[in-house]
Order: sequence, then structure tokens, then C-alpha cells
Amino acid sequence: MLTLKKPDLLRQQAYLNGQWCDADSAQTIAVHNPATGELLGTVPCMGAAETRRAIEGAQTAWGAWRAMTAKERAAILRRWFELMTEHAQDLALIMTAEQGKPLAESKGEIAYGAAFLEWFAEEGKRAYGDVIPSFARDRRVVVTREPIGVCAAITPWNFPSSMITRKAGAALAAGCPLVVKPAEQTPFSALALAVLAEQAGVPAGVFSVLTGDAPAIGGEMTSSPIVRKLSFTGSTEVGRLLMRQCAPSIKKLSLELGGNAPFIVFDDADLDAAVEGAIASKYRNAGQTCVCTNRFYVQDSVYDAFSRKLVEAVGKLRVGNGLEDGVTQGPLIDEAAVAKVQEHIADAVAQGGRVLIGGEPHALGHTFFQPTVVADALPTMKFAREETFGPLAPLFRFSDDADVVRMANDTEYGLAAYFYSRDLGRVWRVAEALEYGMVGINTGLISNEAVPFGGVKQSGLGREGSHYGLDDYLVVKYLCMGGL
Ligand SMILES: NC(=O)c1ccc[n+]([C@@H]2O[C@H](COP(=O)([O-])OP(=O)(O)OC[C@H]3O[C@@H](n4cnc5c(N)ncnc54)[C@H](O)[C@@H]3O)[C@@H](O)[C@H]2O)c1
Ligand SMILES: O=C[C@H](O)CS(=O)(=O)O
Repeated sequence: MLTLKKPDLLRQQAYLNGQWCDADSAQTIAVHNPATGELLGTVPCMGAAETRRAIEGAQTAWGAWRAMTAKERAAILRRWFELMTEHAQDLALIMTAEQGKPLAESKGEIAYGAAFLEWFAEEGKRAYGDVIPSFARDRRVVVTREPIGVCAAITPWNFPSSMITRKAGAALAAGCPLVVKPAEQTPFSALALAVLAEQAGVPAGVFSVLTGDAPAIGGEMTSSPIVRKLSFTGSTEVGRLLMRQCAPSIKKLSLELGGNAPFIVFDDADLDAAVEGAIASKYRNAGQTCVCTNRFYVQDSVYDAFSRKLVEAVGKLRVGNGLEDGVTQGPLIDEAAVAKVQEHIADAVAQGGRVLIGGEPHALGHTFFQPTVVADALPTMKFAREETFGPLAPLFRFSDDADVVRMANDTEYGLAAYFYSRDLGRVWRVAEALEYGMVGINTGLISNEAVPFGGVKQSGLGREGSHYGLDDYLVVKYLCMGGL
């Protein structure tokens, strides 16, 4: 069982309109530790009725929340940030227990997630409008930016804390209340955020966390006329479904969806730096991030050297329970995730792919999997088109720049891309030709609260973080004052 300095951070009730409560049906969902299979606890299995109450509570709370000054809202968000920072160790322990990532990565996510509260506390004070030179002598034109209203959010298991604060920070700073449904695999991180939100002074109804039946809760969020905006982070498949469900009520949408990131190593790359970036962008969270590299393209003349260096670095990764010191790769989230990785490896080998390291479930059992590198990858292999979402690095060869850019862009996704080159002209040409929302150049780590995070094509809509992220929770109002 978890030993926390602040034991009441681990809640087995949902947080609705300032109250901790069970499901109307008293039904619960069990939550297990993916590293050990042990039962961590249960959370309420809520549905449409509880969701409706949370949305109505948010509508009730909205008036007073939007009437606060941006500075007053900022003070509460800042306090929430401070409490997250103060309790980072406990929050990280909860996250590693329910999601599996190494404790160091969990601590990193808590700091990253808290930073969105800190960032948007300040950004909310800069929701500037405009005064536009009038089109008539007797009129004056003013533009204001106002909170869109009650917002709903549905978030994934792979970053169970920061994917919530990335939305909550922007929504609350803009003056909007937010109702959140976290992933069923990782509810405790979300509920711990609610404990600290309550302590920070977030008023009842401004931030609620529902756990339970995803289609029922999502169905209410997407159909309620009170909900003006939905922010979703998760798979492209579910994103499409939610987009369809929101269409009848014309909700504003933020969609942070799937990816299939290319990682291009040109012949003029610093290979040691490229390997460091490859490890960071491929094996973080055991390959379970939306911006993880899914395809490595290595130029012919450096293919063997890069492959050798990468295999050497992958061999140093240590697989184990994320609570153990020195572990750098935890388990995958569930058996389905393991099966997907095995399917992609088997498909590649059947087409001539060569496993250079790994390739099998780890001897630790459960959902641990060996960090894997496969050489001689081909465009006909499944990982060329499907997001693996696991610790598998396929190595494709390429000859010239135009060819590799074409291959890199040959996907319905467009979230993140990476490449290594030290030729300035090549850097600009390739950066401008890649059809992605985010491009890492000579780096494998691009995420931060101050940058516009998001994709193009079927990786989503909108941006999170940065000053762009606030726009998604505001609407523009044009005031025309006549008779002057
Ligand atoms: N672009 C990003 O920022 C980002 C971040 C994290 C994860 N992802 C993507 O998410 C996927 C993996 O995460 P996942 O397995 O949690 O995704 P998922 O789409 O299966 O689940 C995400 C959330 O949607 C909920 N959900 C599922 N079906 C639903 C329904 N019918 N109605 C309402 N809610 C529903 C789940 O309960 C969960 O809370 C990957 O494709 C990954 O690339 C993207
Ligand atoms: O899985 C996608 C998240 O957005 C991860 S991160 O923002 O790159 O940390």
C-alpha cells in the first residue's frame, strides 16, 4: 500500500460541486498497479446523472468565478501550483503506483503539470482586447475577450496529472469552470489534484472530477447544451467520436490526439546527440507518449553507426517497478498495450525486419516489455502507419532529403516530428516541409508549458500551453457604440 506524507491525497470518492461523493448506484471501479497487479483501491462508477449535476453546478459557479478579477483567479491558481509543488513527492508516488512510470518521470510530470497552473495564472491577466479605429464618426469600436463558459475535459492515462492541469490552468484563468473525467486506469492522480484545488480555494463547482462510465459521462458532456467547450486528450479514434457527439450543439473543441512521429538522422548529424535524443523521444514513459518517435529514418551512410550506438544505449535502460531506484522503464499500461507491441514486432519480422535488441515480454512478467530496436524497417510494416505506443524503435533507411520528407509526411497524423542535422539550409528546408504541429531540431524533448502544444491533420485541433492555449477558452466580443 502507498505510504504518503499527506494520506488524504489518496481519495476513493469523486469530487462534484465541492463535495466528495460516491456513485448514485454505489458501484465502483477497481484500480490496479500495472507493475504488480495489486489492487490500489476503487473509485465511484458514475454516469450521466452525476455528470449532469456537475455540469449544472459548474453553471451555477460560473457567474461568481468570471466576476472575479484575473488577479484574484491568479492568486488561487498560484496557490494550487504551490500546493502541487509542496506535495510533489506524494503526487508522484500516486502516479507511479497507478500508471507505472518511473518515480523520476512522475516527479517530472508533477513539475510539468504544476507549471501550467503557474503559467496560466499569469496569462489570465493578459487576456487583452482591442480598440479598433472606428468606421464612422459617431461610433466607437471595442473588442473584448470573454470566458466561453462551462467547459468539460476528458483525459488519458499516460499523463494523468499534467493533461488535466494543461486544461484546468487555461480554463480557470480564462474565467471558465471545468468538469473533468480522467482515464479509468489512473483516477487517483486526478482526485489528488481536486484535494489540492479545494485546499487552494477553488470554489465549489469551478473544478469537478468525475470517475466512471466513460461513454455515459462523455455522452452527457457532449450533449449538454450548458457545456460550451470540450477539451479531449486521447486517441484519434475516440476524438472522432467525441467530435461527432459535439456537433449537434456546436461546441468549441480542443483535440490533442494520436501521433506517429518521424525521427530523421541526416548524414551530417551529431550521432551521439541523435542517440541521446532518440532515447528521450522514444523510451520516455516506456514509449507511451503521444509525441514519442514511432519511425526512425537514418541516412544510408550513417545507418550502421547510428544503429550500433542506439542499441548500446538501449541496452543500458533498466526495466522494473517505477518505485525502485535506478529504474528507467516501467511496465506498459495493460495487456492490450503489450499485445500491440508484439503485433508490430511480429509483423516486421515476417517482412524481413531484424530485431537488434529486445523483442520479447520482459522476464519480470506482468506488462513489462524489453526495450526493442528493429532494423531494416519497411513502409509496408504496421508501425509505419499505426502508433505503436510502446518501447519499439523501427529503423528505416533513406537516401535523399526529398525522399525522407515524403516518407515522414506519409501519415494521417501530424503531431510531432524530429530531425538531426547541422546544415543550416537543410534545417530550414526540412523544418518548413514537415507537416507537423511541433518539430524538434537536434533535440528529442520539446514539451513545456510556454510552448503551443498540438498537432495538424488527424492529430487534433487547437493548442495547449503558451499564450495560444488561453485563446481556446475565450470568445471574442465586438462592441459597437453608436450615437456619439
Ligand atoms: N496529443 C496529446 O497531447 C496526447 C496526449 C496523451 C495521449 N494521447 C493519445 O491518446 C492515446 C492513448 O491514450 P488512451 O488509451 O487513454 O486514449 P483513449 O482515447 O482510449 O482514452 C482517452 C480518454 O477517453 C476516454 N474515453 C474512451 N472512450 C470514450 C467514449 N466513448 N466516450 C467518452 N470518453 C471516452 C477514456 O476513458 C480516457 O479518459 C494515444 O493515441 C495517444 O497518442 C495524445
Ligand atoms: O502524451 C502526450 C503528452 O502531451 C506528453 S508531453 O506533453 O510531451 O509530456
